[in-house]
Amino acid sequence: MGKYAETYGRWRDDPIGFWAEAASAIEWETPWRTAFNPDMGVYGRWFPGARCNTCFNALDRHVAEGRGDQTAIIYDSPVTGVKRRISYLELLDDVATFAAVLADRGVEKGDRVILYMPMVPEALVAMLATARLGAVHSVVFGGFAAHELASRIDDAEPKLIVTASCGIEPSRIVAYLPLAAAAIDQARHKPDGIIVVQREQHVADLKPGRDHDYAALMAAARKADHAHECVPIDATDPLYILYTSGTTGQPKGIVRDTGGHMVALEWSMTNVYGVAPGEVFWAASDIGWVVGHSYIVYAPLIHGCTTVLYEGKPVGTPDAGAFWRVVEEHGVSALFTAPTALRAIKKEDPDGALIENYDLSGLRALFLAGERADPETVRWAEDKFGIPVIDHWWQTETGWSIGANPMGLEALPVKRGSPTVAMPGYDIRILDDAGHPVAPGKLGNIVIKLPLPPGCLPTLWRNDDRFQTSYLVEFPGYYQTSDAGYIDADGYLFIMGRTDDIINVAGHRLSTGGMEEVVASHPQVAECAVIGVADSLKGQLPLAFLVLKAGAEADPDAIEGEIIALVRDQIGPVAALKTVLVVPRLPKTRSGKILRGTMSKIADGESFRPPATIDDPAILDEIAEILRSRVGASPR
Ligand SMILES: CCC(=O)SCCNC(=O)CCNC(=O)[C@H](O)C(C)(C)COP(=O)(O)OP(=O)(O)OC[C@H]1O[C@@H](n2cnc3c(N)ncnc32)[C@H](O)[C@@H]1OP(=O)(O)O
Repeated sequence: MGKYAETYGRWRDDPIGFWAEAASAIEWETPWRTAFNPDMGVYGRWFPGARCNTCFNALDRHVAEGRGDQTAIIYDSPVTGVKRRISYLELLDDVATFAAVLADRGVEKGDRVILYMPMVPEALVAMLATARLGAVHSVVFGGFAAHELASRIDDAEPKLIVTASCGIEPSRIVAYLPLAAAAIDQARHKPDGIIVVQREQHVADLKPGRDHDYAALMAAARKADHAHECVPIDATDPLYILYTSGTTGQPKGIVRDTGGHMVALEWSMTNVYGVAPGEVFWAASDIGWVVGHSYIVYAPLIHGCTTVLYEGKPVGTPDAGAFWRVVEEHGVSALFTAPTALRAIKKEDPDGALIENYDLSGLRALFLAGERADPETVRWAEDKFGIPVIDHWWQTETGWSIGANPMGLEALPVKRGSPTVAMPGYDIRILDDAGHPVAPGKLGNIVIKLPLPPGCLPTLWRNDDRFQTSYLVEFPGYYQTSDAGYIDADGYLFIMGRTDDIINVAGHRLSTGGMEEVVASHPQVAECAVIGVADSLKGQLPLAFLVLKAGAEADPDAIEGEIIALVRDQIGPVAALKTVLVVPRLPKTRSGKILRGTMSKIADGESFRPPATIDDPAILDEIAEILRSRVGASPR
């Protein structure tokens, strides 16, 4: 029996014992009463009774055990030309000092702190300092606009916001403070203040009374020899809230607990990624996404690795060899990125000429997640690097892999297009819409039998009801992933798409429902539909159809431009809505349901059969003709 089958079998035979054993890799202040209590929380809670601190496990214990001089963070920023190595000891000093700064401003255990930050070391310092106090951080991706930030402020009700004067995109400087200030203006909840990391590329004007300079606060705390120790909290207490797109414009606040999260991430570093403490691990993502939380910050540090914080892009900073330069220069052992990044590199450097310029002999494996890894991209990478290219599947909700090829346990044969097999902790089933299991190879709803393993969300922030209705109600006894797929006869998983209206644009999970709410707010729009269409670079792109109000006099071209600007202004550049089409009417069923799925198929050039309940099939021809003439899509 292989190591994977033996390990998965061991978990199946004794799930609680399995995770209790894994938990011995974490340092606990007080041990748990029982590793899992099925009667706590919505579906049970991991490690109740235990007390611990994530920052302690990520920093203090490593310094105590002699890792103080090891580099914790390599900050590599091609957009500013800065490279910096920060040791575990230096990071601990910064974090303990900033924790004191936060505590001085009233942040205590359980309080929320929102971070709206670019990819700078201070962002990690702020995350870890918040965790040190037993407070709860909520990082908001910098590509979101003020309105999105405002909705998160109202839900999380933070005591403070930490931001920077600017983020740096290759084509422009993004001033963050005005966005944070606008968000506070829009929000009902008013945080006590904003701490601002000033960057020389754009120095922000600070508003007295509201804004505080990060460097000045740190210097004052240092001068007063002010540092804060770790505050032990319950393993079941929240470490962070991370908002993710739901089916409406109101994002879902995914809660991450403290103890189970550490256990799962630590297990994954050894068994999924096969990296050892002291090695360099690089997740080329953003701290605003769950990949950034789990694999830029917490997992590598808890495991005693060196993590790379890269402030740049796969192409254009300066070229498509940027990733390989970082791998060589910093001795990266394992790289984790999104398929869209590889597609961008492949587009610029299809023959891999730039790859030849670098010594990548230290790189053992390339991990892909964030969207489906298309077999063509996987094949290209395998060919160019000659190392395992490992697709793995997980979600913001789970925080770590549901399905993977566990490189640390055993490298299973790769089937391109499959993220391989279920990880211990996940009993994955494929069910039809009525909840019945389907045969191997047959497409269905991917669900996970409850309870979820350590690390997965216990609930949504202050919203058990929405957690139930979003994930647990449709298939009783199971967590509904809202992904569709199948398991083949060898037990390999295949993830084929979403079952809801979430689309995946460049590895960013976006709600078409949320975009429709913004489009519909335009005064000239009578109704609208936003769909995802296939894109060879970004995976999917949003496309909006709109019907103008009767008598609307404005020029349709002008309205299309206004809608693009409105979505960018309300949701942010990350929404990437670039195509808006005014149509005379939308195709619907007789009961009035807009046929978004059918429109997506037309736009993607896929064959389709109009539903029997369609009200007027001629509208599909109109849509097809508009798509053909405006974006070149041709239905089959
Ligand atoms: C497994 C669990 C998960 O799925 S967690 C999610 C995993 N996903 C990822 O890690 C994301 C992977 N994608 C990426 O890293 C980027 O899309 C890559 C591939 C690097 C391309 O970046 P880029 O060229 O900026 O394109 P994009 O589509 O991401 O950006 C669209 C517009 O948004 C902007 N943007 C992006 N980031 C920021 C930011 N931090 N602050 C401000 N603006 C940002 C971009 O500049 C771009 O704007 P524009 O439309 O070109 O003007």
